[in-house]
Amino acid sequence: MPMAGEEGSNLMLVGIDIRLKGRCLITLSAEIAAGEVLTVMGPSGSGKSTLLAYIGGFIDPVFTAMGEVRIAGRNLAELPPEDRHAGILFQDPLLFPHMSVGANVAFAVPAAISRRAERRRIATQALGDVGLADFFDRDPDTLSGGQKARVALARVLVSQPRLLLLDEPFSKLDAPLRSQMRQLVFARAREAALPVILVTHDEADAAAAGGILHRLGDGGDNDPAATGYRIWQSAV
Ligand SMILES: Nc1ncnc2c1ncn2[C@@H]1O[C@H](COP(=O)(O)OP(=O)(O)OP(=O)(O)O)[C@@H](O)[C@H]1O
Repeated sequence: MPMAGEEGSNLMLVGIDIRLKGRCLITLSAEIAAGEVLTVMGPSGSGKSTLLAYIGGFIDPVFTAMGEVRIAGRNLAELPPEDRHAGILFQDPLLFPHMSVGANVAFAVPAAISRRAERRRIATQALGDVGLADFFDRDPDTLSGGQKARVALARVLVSQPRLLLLDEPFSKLDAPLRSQMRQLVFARAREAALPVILVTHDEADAAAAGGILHRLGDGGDNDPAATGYRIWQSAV
């Protein structure tokens, strides 16, 4: 969902260069249109999560990183994490166990919307949008893995992100749920005109995402062939 009064915008990654102890892990430049997905694949340890951490603003200082992350004319890399409005979904839905499902979602509504009834209305609507219309008062512990993943998606959408970062969010779901959840996430991201970066090990995730595929090399050798990006030829 774009910020109030603001259209979703393309995400530009310009000259991203991330190093660990001087060794290049990632170089990347790409433009991701609003509603489009950049899928990043690569072996374990190739720096996929680190790339998301750099964009989200929580990269470990052990890395040196540079490059611009531009959206709506702003360089996000210059902003503190709380001002970047990056929505993130991890492998684990990470719901607060002591709050109801609805409270977990309402918690993420921006503080500028202060009326309790309005926060509740937004959370209820978002739960409906992910197929959990009657789940507001449920305890998260009583939900299935797939339902928890939907709550996490509703929560990230109400936070009014400018972009969506997905760190293997489908990997704990079994095949049918995985396919449903992919479709739901990509459909909501398109509706909200959000550029998306998806980190995955799964070729089927990349195929479902369409858009751009970026493969990281296996040792971070900064091999141009391994770090170039191309349009993913998807039948979807
Ligand atoms: N705090 C740290 N100190 C030193 N090295 C680190 C630190 N955090 C990550 N690394 C190293 O940086 C590299 C990139 O890690 P990252 O988690 O981004 O990889 P990844 O591609 O997401 O891996 P996976 O697919 O296993 O999740 C790895 O070689 C990892 O060992």
